[in-house]
Amino acid sequence: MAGFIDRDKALFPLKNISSVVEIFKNQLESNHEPDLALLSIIAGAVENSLTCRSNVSIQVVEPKALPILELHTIEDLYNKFHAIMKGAIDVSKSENKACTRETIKKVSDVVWNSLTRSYYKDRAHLQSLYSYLTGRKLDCFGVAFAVVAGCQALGFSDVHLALSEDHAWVVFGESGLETAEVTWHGKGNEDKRGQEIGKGVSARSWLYVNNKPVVCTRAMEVAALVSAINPSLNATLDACEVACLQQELLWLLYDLGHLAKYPMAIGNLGDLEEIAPTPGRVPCSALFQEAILSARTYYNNQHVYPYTYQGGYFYRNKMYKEAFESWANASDVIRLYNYSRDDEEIYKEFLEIANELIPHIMKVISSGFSANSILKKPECFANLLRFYDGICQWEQGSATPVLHIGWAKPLVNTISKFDADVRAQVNIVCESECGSLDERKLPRSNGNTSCFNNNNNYCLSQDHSKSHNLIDQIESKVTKEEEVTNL
Ligand SMILES: CC1(C)CN=C(N2CCN(c3ncnc4sc(CC(F)F)cc34)CC2)S1
Repeated sequence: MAGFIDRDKALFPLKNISSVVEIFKNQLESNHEPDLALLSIIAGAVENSLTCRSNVSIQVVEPKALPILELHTIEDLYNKFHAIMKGAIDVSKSENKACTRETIKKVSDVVWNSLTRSYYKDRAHLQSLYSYLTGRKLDCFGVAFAVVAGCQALGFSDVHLALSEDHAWVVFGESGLETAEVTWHGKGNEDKRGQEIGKGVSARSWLYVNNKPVVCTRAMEVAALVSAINPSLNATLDACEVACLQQELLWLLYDLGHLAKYPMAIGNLGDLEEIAPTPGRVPCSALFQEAILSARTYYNNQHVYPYTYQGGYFYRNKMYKEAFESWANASDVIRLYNYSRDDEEIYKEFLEIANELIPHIMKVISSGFSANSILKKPECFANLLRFYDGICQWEQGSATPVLHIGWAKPLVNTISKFDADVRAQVNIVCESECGSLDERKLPRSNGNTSCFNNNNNYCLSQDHSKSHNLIDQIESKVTKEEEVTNL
């Protein structure tokens, strides 16, 4: 590890965004691995100086200027982190050796036991080592990151961050195949720190992404800390300098190739580009597509968020037909999993799409009678069915139910907006007949998004008993209503 070298120290005091980007660039392009503790302290210090309470007054200063960051501020915190780690763990006998589970547990304990007794864990700005060293507070991701940074400071180059879409753990050992929990997850769950990753029922839960996590290199760990930068000043305002710094750092990492296997980081860059497009860069829509391609290429299409990044973009830009396709593709991913109590985050995501976003779309488009309305398009109806069908299949075989009556009303309301002649153009073909898809609950190898076989038949899921029944029920209910109205 290069550590805090003179070339970087010479850039202090940091007065603007470019000098912060310069330090990250030096660290990423040096022939040593980038120093996670140094970069996390710097990013956290910049974020803190621009977003925390004391700065709620919006100063108008020259563009991209930052409150001055002195060298001693960063150096003192950096030395404090090294002192904490080296004071607690003796590594004299493990020079150039792979780390052990026991040592990882010790590093996790050092971080864990030095945190403030009780604090609001979901608050913003608790992700960096700056927060840990000055406020003794970290969020769930921050603890995992601190353990990896601690192991790096102790000289272990085999300990790396592993990331699912809602959890973080570490991989280590000669093979890099050993895994260990190092932080907590969710509310009121006993932490499993020190244990191997999901051997039990949790193995099939979305939380562990069917053991297809993003396993980071040192540079991807830098991408994770940059992704975790939070520009929020409060619920409605962002500190634009922090958002601008995050965006420039993500482009730096993107150009160096370190986002290629990190779909969520590409998605984060897409969100920033949608708000403030960078001249000369690809459009945000291309980034959302790249994130999807990365998830299909490297993670066997087992990640949901790339499709909800894209669906959210289409929704915000009133591209509703495209949004239905993205959400149906997201649903095709979740159908492979068994819903478990640890999957609340993705449950909330699907609930918002089904019960807020889709009903809103139905409301705003049903007022218009234009011929090219999505209500006239069978592929929109088919994608909506695929969306609902995936959620039904997600529930099947799961210990915890997903659907409840609150889901049915918006669902029926949506389906019934499509006329019978449009619905009739979508043939619901059982997979076995159309012979396209494979075994129950196993990922589609080709990441094929469309569910139509050659004669535009819509293929429902393999184990479609429930969803077929549900959709049959809806169909029959809607038809009955039509019969009544046509009387
Ligand atoms: C389409 C969305 C709702 C928009 N933002 C989404 N995010 C998903 C989570 N985000 C992330 N972005 C980069 N890396 C990571 S690693 C991780 C799990 C945590 F426990 F470590 C989460 C996450 C960023 C924001 S999904």
